[in-house]
Amino acid sequence: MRVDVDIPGKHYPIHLGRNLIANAQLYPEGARNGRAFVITNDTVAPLYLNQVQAALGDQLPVHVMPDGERFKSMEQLSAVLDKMLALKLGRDTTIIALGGGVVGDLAGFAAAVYQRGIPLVQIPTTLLSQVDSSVGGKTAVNHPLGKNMIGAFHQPDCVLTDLNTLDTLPAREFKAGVAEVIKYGLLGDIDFFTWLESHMEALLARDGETLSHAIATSCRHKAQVVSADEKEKGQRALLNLGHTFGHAIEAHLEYRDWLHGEAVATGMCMAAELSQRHGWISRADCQRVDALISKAGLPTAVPSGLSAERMRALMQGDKKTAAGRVRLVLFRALGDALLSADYDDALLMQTLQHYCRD
Ligand SMILES: NC(=O)c1ccc[n+]([C@@H]2O[C@H](COP(=O)([O-])OP(=O)(O)OC[C@H]3O[C@@H](n4cnc5c(N)ncnc54)[C@H](O)[C@@H]3O)[C@@H](O)[C@H]2O)c1
Ligand SMILES: O=C(O)C(=O)C[C@@H](O)[C@H](O)[C@H](O)COP(=O)(O)O
Ligand SMILES: [Zn+2]
Repeated sequence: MRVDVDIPGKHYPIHLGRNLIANAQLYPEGARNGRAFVITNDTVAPLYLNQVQAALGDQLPVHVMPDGERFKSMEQLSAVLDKMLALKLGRDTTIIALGGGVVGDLAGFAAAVYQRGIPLVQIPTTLLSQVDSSVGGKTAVNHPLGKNMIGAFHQPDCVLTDLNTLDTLPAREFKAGVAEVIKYGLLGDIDFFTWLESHMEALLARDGETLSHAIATSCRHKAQVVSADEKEKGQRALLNLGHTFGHAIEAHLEYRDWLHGEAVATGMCMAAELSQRHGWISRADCQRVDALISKAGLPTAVPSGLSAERMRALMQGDKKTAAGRVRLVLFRALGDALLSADYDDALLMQTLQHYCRD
């Protein structure tokens, strides 16, 4: 299966299927001719690097990062760039990002800045990276003061989404990806949300047909949104549903302990709660959001030790802030999200206090 991303000046395929990584024909010509540099991590390398080598040769230069969100950092980016320069890699080198969203975001940023920009292939190996981070060209590293604060838009030349990689993905990481799948239903496709309500057990059991449908539907949504608004001037901001709250949780935890998808899951519950407090959606709608997120085995409450005031301060640094005011993705209805600066500050504070009880 193939989904196309059609951005003005840049068209690329997302190949979806099995046994794709070792298929040399799917890589750009330069990479096939030995001009490639693989960035991966110490969990994924032992599992899948040999398949990239089967396609592109075992002499490929490789950088293996330590595993973890806290390594999506300027220090690790620097280490990657140092190595590329020491190897005297030219501008015709293709970076191959082999891993989850952490590897993909950092490798993508390296591709964006190395000699002002070089080609990139994304090989996403987590559910989250397959449905979200490998598509659309947002690349970044984190900063102690905020998530993804240093980055660039840099589109890949192709995405190889090999469903076989999910066979080794631990359950917790799989569920974190489900959060971003639920997001697509909530922000713009109530039928998909309803489908998820009745297929969540099958999805968590990784039933082949259910999984393919969830991934393909998510990729089509993401491809449609980024094709229409690559640089987040408008509708792309809706992909940030739950993220202003979620990123504050991640920054508070110093990018440890919680996975991105877990923070987004709680963030989506908070967005629903705030929308309900404005009277835009019903209490029953809120319960539906909480119920599906709980059914996916994802958190619906913030971690302990985060006060409402601290959370509000962390949210203030969000990239959607305009003229000093944080804009939030909220609900007109389930399946119909909007970006709004027109919320009541008192209701936001009440929502934060409701969630941050200590
Ligand atoms: N650029 C974007 O548009 C975008 C979108 C969503 C999320 N993100 C970013 O993505 C990151 C989260 O990505 P993630 O959830 O993939 O986390 P991750 O990259 O940390 O991967 C989760 C864990 O799974 C391991 N892993 C990866 N593939 C595996 C496999 N096939 N088998 C076994 N283990 C495997 C990883 O080593 C890691 O321990 C965050 O930094 C988030 O900000 C970016
Ligand atoms: O692709 C997008 O646009 C998204 O917002 C997808 C999000 O899931 C992702 O976590 C993204 O990195 C968040 O973007 P940011 O601009 O808020 O850092
Ligand atoms: Zn996200």
